[in-house]
Amino acid sequence: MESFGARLHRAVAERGPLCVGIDPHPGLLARWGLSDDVDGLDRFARTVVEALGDRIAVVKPQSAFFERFGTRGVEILESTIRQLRDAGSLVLLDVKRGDIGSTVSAYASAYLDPSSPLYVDAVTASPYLGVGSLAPMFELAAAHGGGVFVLALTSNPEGAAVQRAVTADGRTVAQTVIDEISQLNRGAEPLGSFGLVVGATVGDTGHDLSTVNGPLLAPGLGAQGGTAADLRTVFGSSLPSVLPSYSREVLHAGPDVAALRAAADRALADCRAALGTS
Ligand SMILES: O=c1ccn([C@@H]2O[C@H](COP(=O)(O)O)[C@@H](O)[C@H]2O)c(=O)[nH]1
Repeated sequence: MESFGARLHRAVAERGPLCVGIDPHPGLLARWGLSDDVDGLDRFARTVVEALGDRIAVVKPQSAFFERFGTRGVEILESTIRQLRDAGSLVLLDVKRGDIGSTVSAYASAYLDPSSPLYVDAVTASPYLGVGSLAPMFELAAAHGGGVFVLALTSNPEGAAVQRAVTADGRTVAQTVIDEISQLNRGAEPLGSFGLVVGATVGDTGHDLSTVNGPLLAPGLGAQGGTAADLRTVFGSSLPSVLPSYSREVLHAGPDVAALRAAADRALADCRAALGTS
């Protein structure tokens, strides 16, 4: 199968550099006039798919907001993933998994094996048991054209204490993650399949992203205070690899489908201008 990096590169060329999250917060369900239960969850997710599935490059369901409803919430997540795929967007499941390698193998099967009901194009992963412990995810992703986005410099203020801590060799924890992902993507064309998560809120941290050769997912835009203009400061010369990601900023416009589309169009225009791709 074609690699995730190649599929993402094409999707961004066709639809533009934008990821929109499906984050059905209780407050958003209420704002949309929906009940805080599985029926409300289902209606919310279907509306986002209808509005954006056929026009946004990447849609990112946040697993936590589905899991909080138990089995029936996960069934709706499975159905949402299928609907998004049918509509033509790439599905990045934000699930931030990580564990010892033998358990990561099971997570890899759950999300990156095409026979799984939760199979998606890519997942987010946490490297804090060591980037090497994620190897089963990298291997299954490579075998089936999937992608993995590893946390490097997250958008929340608490992340810096861990991620910018300096290791024995003088690099920060984040730089070791960046360097290991860079190795995995070496020589990949047009883009590697292994990405990093770097928040739009982190400012100029001095980390070297120039060797990554993979996608840089940038959450933190909108509701967390990051702006498209901040992307230049955070990413510098790596801007062409950035995939900006918005959730609440766009979702606030719902439940009207046309209003959701207009909000996504505005976000995309801002990002194109900031990335220099307009
Ligand atoms: O560093 C990170 C990694 C992931 N996220 C996730 O992205 C969305 C952000 O939602 P907004 O409504 O746009 O703030 C959410 O699902 C987070 O879990 C992140 O924010 N930062």
